[in-house]
Amino acid sequence: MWIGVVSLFPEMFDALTCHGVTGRAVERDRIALEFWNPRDYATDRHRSVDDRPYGGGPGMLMKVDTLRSAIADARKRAFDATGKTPKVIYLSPQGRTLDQQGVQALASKSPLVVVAGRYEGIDERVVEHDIDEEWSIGDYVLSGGELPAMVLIDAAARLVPGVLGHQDSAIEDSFNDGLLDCPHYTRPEVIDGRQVPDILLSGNHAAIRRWRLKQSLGRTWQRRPDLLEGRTLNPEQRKLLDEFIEEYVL
Ligand SMILES: c1cc(-c2cnc[nH]2)ccn1
Repeated sequence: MWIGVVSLFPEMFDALTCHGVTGRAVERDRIALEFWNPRDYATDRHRSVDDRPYGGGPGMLMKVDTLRSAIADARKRAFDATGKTPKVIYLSPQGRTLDQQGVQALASKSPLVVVAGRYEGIDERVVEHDIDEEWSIGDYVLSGGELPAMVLIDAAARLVPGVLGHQDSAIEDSFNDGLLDCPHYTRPEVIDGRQVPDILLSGNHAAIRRWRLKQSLGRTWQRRPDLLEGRTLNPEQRKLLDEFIEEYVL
């Protein structure tokens, strides 16, 4: 998967390229991350990358010419590197809220160019002309689009074949189907009098699988019933959730 990033702070993305699953994926060329910094296109003495908003008011916007030049170069490189026209994504609170389905859609659209804004954002005409899709990671305002960009890239990278080991991808698959995760336990067996559920010590893997699925369904029902709306449960899932609800209300 090829991802171009337009950001004033490319060094922030070391968090992805130098660590963990994504760091290994970059090392193993499963994902390619390339960066374009609008500041590199600044021609004035102060290397300006921000500009005042028409209509006045507090704050600045990203300077149009340096931003558009960076996006244009990232687009060109995306095509040269992959032979495909990239989908250009802008991270902002005004975008569609990212969820796993959205991640799956974006992960299938390589190459991507991800634009991380700073200041109060970017000129609306740049959004209209240069951006294909606007995405949000939630209803809060951050200092910039870099952290949201890293969330998107991390989530998308995990879906690229070969990025997760077989075991991890099995874990992802089992819980990646839109349910909340079940509780997890590790040593010691007792913490402050709280014991590990006996089923997990039983060695009965079929029963353990059913218990985990039941907990996952039950937690989803309790904490995020919206995730179950419109969802058809298979007979096993229906039975396990009914059992959970019966035990819960007793
Ligand atoms: C995506 C972007 C942002 C954001 C970008 N710049 C300030 N906040 C917040 C949430 N999701």
